[in-house]
Amino acid sequence: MLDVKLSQAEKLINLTSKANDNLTISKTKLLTITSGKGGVGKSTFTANFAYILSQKGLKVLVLDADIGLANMQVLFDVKPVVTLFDYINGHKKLKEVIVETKYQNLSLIAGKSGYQYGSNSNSFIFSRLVEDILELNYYDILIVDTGAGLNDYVKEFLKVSTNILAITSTDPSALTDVYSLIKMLAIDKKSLMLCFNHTKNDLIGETISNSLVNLAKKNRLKSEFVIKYIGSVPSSENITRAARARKIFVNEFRQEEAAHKLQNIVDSVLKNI
Ligand SMILES: Nc1ncnc2c1ncn2[C@@H]1O[C@H](COP(=O)(O)OP(=O)(O)OP(=O)(O)O)[C@@H](O)[C@H]1O
Repeated sequence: MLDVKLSQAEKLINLTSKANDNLTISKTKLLTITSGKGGVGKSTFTANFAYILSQKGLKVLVLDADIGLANMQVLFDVKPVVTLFDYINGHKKLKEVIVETKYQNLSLIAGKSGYQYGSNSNSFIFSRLVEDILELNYYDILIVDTGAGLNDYVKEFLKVSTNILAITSTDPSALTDVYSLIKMLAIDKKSLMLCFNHTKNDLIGETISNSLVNLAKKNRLKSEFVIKYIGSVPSSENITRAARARKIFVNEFRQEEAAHKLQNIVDSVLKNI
């Protein structure tokens, strides 16, 4: 019995350290984008973020791990017939579930809504998937869109990620959820990049970010843990309009303030990963 337990623990350590090792040996950088609360604009942010990176000539792969509401295919206007679960279930090879979008340098592994984590929760399927993508050593950046909340599969992605970006609105309930994320990450991560959506101006995001830093200090979270304020995106009707038309906002409305803010956010993130 003890032997079995030990071997399971060893398996976890090996898998985690293997994934972490790959972060240094693979040319592919892993960026995990998450949010505490749902509906704050994470998927829209991720789609625009990925598009901007791809326009810089970087090869970008987006993994839609928003199991509750996989909608990246809608934002990129692709109709994939395969999803990440065809790979996880062994029905398809990894390269067969990677679909090209209409945008150069931008590929997607589509998600699937309604997955039940329970049956596979001890088999580290998601960290293995990330590891396999890193081993391809083909993409410059892998962006994982985790879905909202802090359930087991979100935690699994966070566990293997050194570059984590949280996007939140400034609603009290969203900030409460983001603080829960900060508390969890402060235990064994070095930092969190923080972005705000639907803000009236940059100052609001920066002020709230400082308040979260102060709260973390007051609650004596690990002092080495760094919360990096990366930027804010204002509300824009054209963001919703573009998404409804299955188009990428920053491509359609290049001169809008929100598009400039998104560009600046990408530049800041690139300096931090
Ligand atoms: N800055 C913004 N200005 C205006 N509308 C926005 C902005 N960001 C996102 N939206 C709109 O808000 C809605 C929710 O966005 P989105 O689906 O990206 O959120 P989400 O956090 O990914 O949600 P979920 O967690 O439920 O998947 C969409 O209709 C989107 O077009």
